[in-house]
Amino acid sequence: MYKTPCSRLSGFVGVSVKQKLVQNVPRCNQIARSLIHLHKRDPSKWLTYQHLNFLKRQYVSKTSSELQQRAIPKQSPVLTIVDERDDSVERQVERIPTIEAVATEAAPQPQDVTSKAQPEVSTLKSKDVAAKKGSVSRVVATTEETPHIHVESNEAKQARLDRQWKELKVDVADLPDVYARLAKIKLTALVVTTAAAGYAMAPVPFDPIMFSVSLLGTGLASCTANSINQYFEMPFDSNMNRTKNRPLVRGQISPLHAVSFALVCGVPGVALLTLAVNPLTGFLGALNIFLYTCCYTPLKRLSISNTWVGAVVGAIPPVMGWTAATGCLEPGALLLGGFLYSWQFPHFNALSWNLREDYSRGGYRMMSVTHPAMCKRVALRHSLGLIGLSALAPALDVTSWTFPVISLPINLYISYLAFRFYRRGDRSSARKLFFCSLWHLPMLLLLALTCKNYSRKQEDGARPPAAIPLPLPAN
Ligand code: HEM
Ligand SMILES: CC(C)=CCC/C(C)=C/CC/C(C)=C/COP(=O)(O)OP(=O)(O)O
Repeated sequence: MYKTPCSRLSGFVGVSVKQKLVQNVPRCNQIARSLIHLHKRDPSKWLTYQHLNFLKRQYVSKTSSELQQRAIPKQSPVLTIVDERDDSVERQVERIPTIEAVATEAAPQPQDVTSKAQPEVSTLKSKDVAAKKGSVSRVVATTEETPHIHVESNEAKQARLDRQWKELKVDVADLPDVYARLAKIKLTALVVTTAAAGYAMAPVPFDPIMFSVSLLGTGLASCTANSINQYFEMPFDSNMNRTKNRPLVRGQISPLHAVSFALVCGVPGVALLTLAVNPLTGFLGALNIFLYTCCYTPLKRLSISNTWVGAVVGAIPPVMGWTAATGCLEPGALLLGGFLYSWQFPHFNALSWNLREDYSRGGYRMMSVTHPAMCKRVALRHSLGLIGLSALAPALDVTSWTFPVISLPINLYISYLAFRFYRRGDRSSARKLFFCSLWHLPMLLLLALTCKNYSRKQEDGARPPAAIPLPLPAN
């Protein structure tokens, strides 16, 4: 694979730093100076790995007022939640005994060893001996020593391997919680709520059975999408503080178990939507699973356009609710999808603002990391767009003209918070905007429902839902 000067440099720097620290501590100041000098060069000349090898971890470096992504010389391996080992270079210096220490350890000790642990290393000739009790004796290597051999005692090696290869024990009692986290249950709950709003807003008689079946199918499809998403993102989730405790990263269930859970949800979910509701809704559900797992998820590591694709994924559930009720796509369904589409930008752009370092460590391409100004601008633009979409509702005969009036306060409030986020770009304004988005959406959909236009005539061709015919009273 073609290695950029930057990658060759960082690999070299990474190895030389470790050797230098081990063999010659004073010179590491020299290395530190050269690294600082390296960093002072104009970073805009550096090639990032991004377009060469997006699997590399990216870090955010702040130069002048802009945040830019830069590849930073390879660090010691990132410790995952499974591996509590401390591989920092300092510990490696500490752990490497000198030749004498190795010879002394190997030779029989004059005093009897009382514990099973490694023998004391009190006879070491080297200076700065820091012998610690425990399974491995440690010595702080000094600079005048002869070259070292890294020797790890059997106990230490076994302990390290035990830590790395934990036996996967599925605790049945944990499964409900594991499945809920695999399905991102709170997100799925709001997704199902939007589908319910789509169903309820459709201009047809309400059928509780069809309503329930379509919501069940949508919820199962969302569980499938989220589980497969986590299966694909497991290696990267382990690099992010927000997601490093997810079931697959922590080894609470196996990848096969997670994929089986996804299939057990997805197959009946899509089948319910297709066979018990209608083929159009089933198709939209399957399409959305594909869009989320095979388009949005890979795009997260390739391009900031992933957020626009994700917004389409989040916009489809209310459309599914509408098509479940009417059997066809109408402007009203697209309007509800438009609400969700625009709502997701203040929702996510604000959230991702406070997660920039995390997303960068995970190697994700997000506006908040690479295009911070655009991140704030898009969040504001789509917050204001919600006001426009609300005014469109009565024009499309979906709600009465009361709706844009009574929804104006919450639309103005989220726009105000988006404007503060645009102006300040700080953690507080970002957090306020994200949490506002979590109540703004259900509130907006509820107001639309209270202003639903029942007086609309049924458009020709819109098939009424397959309601169960009620027996007519004998006259
Ligand atoms: C571009 C689309 C979206 C992106 C990128 C996105 C991203 C996220 C992220 C990263 C979180 C934090 C999850 C965590 O706590 O680790 C979150 C939380 C949440 N999202 Fe979204 N989201 C999107 C669309 C949606 C949609 C369409 C809905 C529902 C209609 C939704 C509902 C929620 C809810 C309820 C939470 C809070 C749940 C929790 O704290 O676990 N999001 N979102
Ligand atoms: C019917 C059906 C299939 C519905 C699916 C609806 C759904 C799952 C919407 C989620 C939208 C979205 C892009 C969430 C962020 O995922 P993320 O991967 O960025 O979140 P993460 O970083 O927390 O994993």
